[in-house]
Amino acid sequence: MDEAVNEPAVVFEAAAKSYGPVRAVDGIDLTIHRGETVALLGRNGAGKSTTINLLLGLDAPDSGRVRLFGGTPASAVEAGRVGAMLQDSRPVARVTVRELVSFVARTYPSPMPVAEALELAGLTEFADRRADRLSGGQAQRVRFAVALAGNPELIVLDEPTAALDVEARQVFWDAMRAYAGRGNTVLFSTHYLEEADTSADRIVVVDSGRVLADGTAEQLKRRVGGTLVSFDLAGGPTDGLSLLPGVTSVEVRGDRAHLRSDDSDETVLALAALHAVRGLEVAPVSLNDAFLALTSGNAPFATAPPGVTPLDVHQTMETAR
Ligand SMILES: Nc1ncnc2c1ncn2[C@@H]1O[C@H](COP(=O)(O)OP(=O)(O)OP(=O)(O)O)[C@@H](O)[C@H]1O
Repeated sequence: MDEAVNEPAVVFEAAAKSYGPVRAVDGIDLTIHRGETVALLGRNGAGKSTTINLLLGLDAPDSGRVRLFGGTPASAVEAGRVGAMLQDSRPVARVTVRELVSFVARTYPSPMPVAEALELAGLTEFADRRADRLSGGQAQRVRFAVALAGNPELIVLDEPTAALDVEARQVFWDAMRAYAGRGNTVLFSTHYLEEADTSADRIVVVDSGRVLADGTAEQLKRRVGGTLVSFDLAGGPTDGLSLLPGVTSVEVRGDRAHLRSDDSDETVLALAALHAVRGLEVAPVSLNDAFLALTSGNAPFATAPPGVTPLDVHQTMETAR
């Protein structure tokens, strides 16, 4: 053993990376323990891919440092302890799925048996198909099998489901969870809150190259604060809403008021006393609300494929207003 067994899978210590004037990663401190599944969540240009490139040793930090399993990224990658699925990988022409995964497996010191990698990635039935003649979802699972080939303890996925439909995404996440369920560590980047919420133990929100928040989905929601209370103004006044008990913020959209409250019972009682209860709705803060509150005021997100909870342009603009 060249390092203590309990070394975390990933440690960033004040890591920074600039491209010219752009501080793509602006001093990130982050520890990921073995066995965790962590989502790196952020809008376009937040610094997710640069963070992943630093983690994999594809780029070196200008300052600070990155350690994997107590050593350098390069040594962890060479030893096959890290598998990666990056955004720009293309299928290889004229080889079968099994041939491709076998070829990659042979480049590692102690690879995963090929049949096992195919099984984990849900590809057993496609093993003899040509790797360049598959659907988008199947091709993505081939990339996953390739990432598994070295029998890694940590897998890093940069927006793994960006081009997939709802069903293909579910199949993909099932495969990923099977891998994580063996006690492995997963870090994936995404724009999609739904994926972060359902597939990660922990969410790290990045914006402008910094960690804005780090915790479970529940912790992020709590941090932003309590409950959303909304009702129809029906022409009523908006003055004074921010002074009602429990209310921490007020937003008026059209004829509807949206109050964030840390004591919804008191807020609702006060609204009732004002007869302002038309169309009253009380709902817990969603991860979407939490995300928008954490990152508001910056550039909007791209829209997402159908079936995904996107960090939608309109919602972002509305919240920033
Ligand atoms: N090779 C590069 N040269 C110049 N600028 C770069 C380079 N790579 C990234 N950047 C800039 O660094 C910032 C962070 O980019 P990065 O790709 O890390 O963000 P991201 O969160 O992965 O975005 P996306 O969700 O769009 O993939 C952006 O402003 C980007 O334009």
